[in-house]
Amino acid sequence: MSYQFDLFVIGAGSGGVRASRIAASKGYKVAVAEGSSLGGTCVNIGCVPKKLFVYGSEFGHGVEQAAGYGWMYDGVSFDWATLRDNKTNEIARLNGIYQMMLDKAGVEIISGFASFIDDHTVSVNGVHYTAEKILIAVGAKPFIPEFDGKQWVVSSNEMFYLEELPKKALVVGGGYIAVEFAGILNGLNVDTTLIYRGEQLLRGFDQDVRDFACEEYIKSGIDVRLNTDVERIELADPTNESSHRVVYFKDGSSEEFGLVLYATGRVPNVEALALENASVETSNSGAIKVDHNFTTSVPSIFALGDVTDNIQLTPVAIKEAMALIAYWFDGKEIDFDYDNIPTAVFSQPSIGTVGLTEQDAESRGLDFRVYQTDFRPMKHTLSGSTERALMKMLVSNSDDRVIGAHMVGDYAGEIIQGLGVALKAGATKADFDATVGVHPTSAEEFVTFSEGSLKPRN
Ligand SMILES: Cc1cc2nc3c(=O)[nH]c(=O)nc-3n(C[C@H](O)[C@H](O)[C@H](O)COP(=O)(O)OP(=O)(O)OC[C@H]3O[C@@H](n4cnc5c(N)ncnc54)[C@H](O)[C@@H]3O)c2cc1C
Ligand SMILES: NC(=O)c1ccc[n+]([C@@H]2O[C@H](COP(=O)([O-])OP(=O)(O)OC[C@H]3O[C@@H](n4cnc5c(N)ncnc54)[C@H](O)[C@@H]3O)[C@@H](O)[C@H]2O)c1
Repeated sequence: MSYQFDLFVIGAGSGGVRASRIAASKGYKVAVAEGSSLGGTCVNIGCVPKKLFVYGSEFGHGVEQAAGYGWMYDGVSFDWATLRDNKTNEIARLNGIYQMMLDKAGVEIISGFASFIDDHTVSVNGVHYTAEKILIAVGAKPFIPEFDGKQWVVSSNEMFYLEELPKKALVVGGGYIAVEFAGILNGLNVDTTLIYRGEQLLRGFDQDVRDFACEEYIKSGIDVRLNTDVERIELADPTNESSHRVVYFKDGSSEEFGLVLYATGRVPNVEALALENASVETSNSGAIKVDHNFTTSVPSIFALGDVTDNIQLTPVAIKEAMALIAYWFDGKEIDFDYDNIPTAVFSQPSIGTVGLTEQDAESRGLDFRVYQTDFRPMKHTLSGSTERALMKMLVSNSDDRVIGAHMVGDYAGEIIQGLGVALKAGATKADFDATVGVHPTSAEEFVTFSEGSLKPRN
């Protein structure tokens, strides 16, 4: 049986672009269908524009903190349209680079949403395409729970194109996106409230990190309210969809906000795919089930990235694509290692983490010790800010290996990348101790932990 393509990729996001580009450069005849903009979530409505907004909002705090260093700014103002539109222009530039890379590799780009006809055929805009292999890399989309007034809230998708910034905003959720956007809004001088239905923000992170970060968010000006949930939302003026949102909370109170952002998780983006036509199996959450070789229940169909049940991060989707390429072209069985994946939360202050949390290590019954410190970073000795940084390291008692490193503070994402290499390489506490610090930095704390920093544990 001959097919039009060796590989048809559905979705030109982080995973799909990498897989199609490399497969084409290795000799496959490849097509990629994209229903929206090249580059996917990360480039268009995720990591990249989010980080630009984080940079933009940090200047807000920077202006306040600069006074202690002798800088006086009179009549400082912020123009949202400038930040938003400069960001949009930069994203358009990146879209062009993606287009160029795919063209150069010889990948055929098909604009439109793809759906399955059978195990080897997809349809885009009514045109059928056949391929020996089909890769599903369609990512995820925001999940917003059902409640009265759901239509009056926005998701992270809309945050990148707001006509105007509100004076007062409510962010609902306790994960990455909620704390990152609460920090962005707060830094841009929006009166920001962050509510979370549970006991503490950032479930899954180390408990000390969660508690410390939450305290810092409050100090930075965010009104954090835990154990709080929304019952319903109404318009302040029922005849005007742009009017304030009146939020009725479950405790019976109510309050008006100019904007309500729901950041309550993301779900696999499978609706448009007509998976039933190819009998591709999904889990209860809608995620596409794959085996260790990213193969679905159908041998000719593969899936990776956010549409599967694995960790939702861009570098993970990209590495999964590279592993799949090695499987196809070199016959290497995939043994993807999801341990020790470093990650950062670009809140203000930021969080960097790699390896086990103290709670993970306890639940695994490990014998380990914890070094921990928190301090005022040097920058804030003159800035007037009361911001503090936290550093924490877990060491296995049996072999002295560092099994977890966590930080809350400036540049945490930058610092944790290097520690990720150390943990991957199996570095011991003795290796950290033998490393000369970079002075004066916060990062040097990781190589100077002494007995005095041991955390008492029961
Ligand atoms: C606000 C936000 C901030 C984030 N920040 C970070 C960060 O700082 N660091 C990080 O590592 N990760 C971050 N992420 C997560 C990261 O964006 C994702 O993990 C990553 O994009 C997943 O890549 P993917 O290839 O699986 O899917 P995506 O990048 O989502 O790409 C999927 C593509 O498929 C297209 N598509 C969907 N259905 C179809 C169809 N039927 N036919 C054709 N095309 C289709 C979509 O339009 C999309 O372009 C963030 C996510 C969000 C939402
Ligand atoms: N810096 C980064 O690397 C970065 C940034 C953004 C997103 N991401 C990735 O994208 C994923 C999705 O981010 P996210 O923040 O949407 O999801 P998340 O899973 O991190 O957080 C979702 C939050 O919403 C809460 N929630 C869920 N249902 C709810 C409900 N019905 N009512 C109230 N709260 C509810 C959850 O308890 C959780 O706190 C992340 O897990 C992460 O992998 C990464």
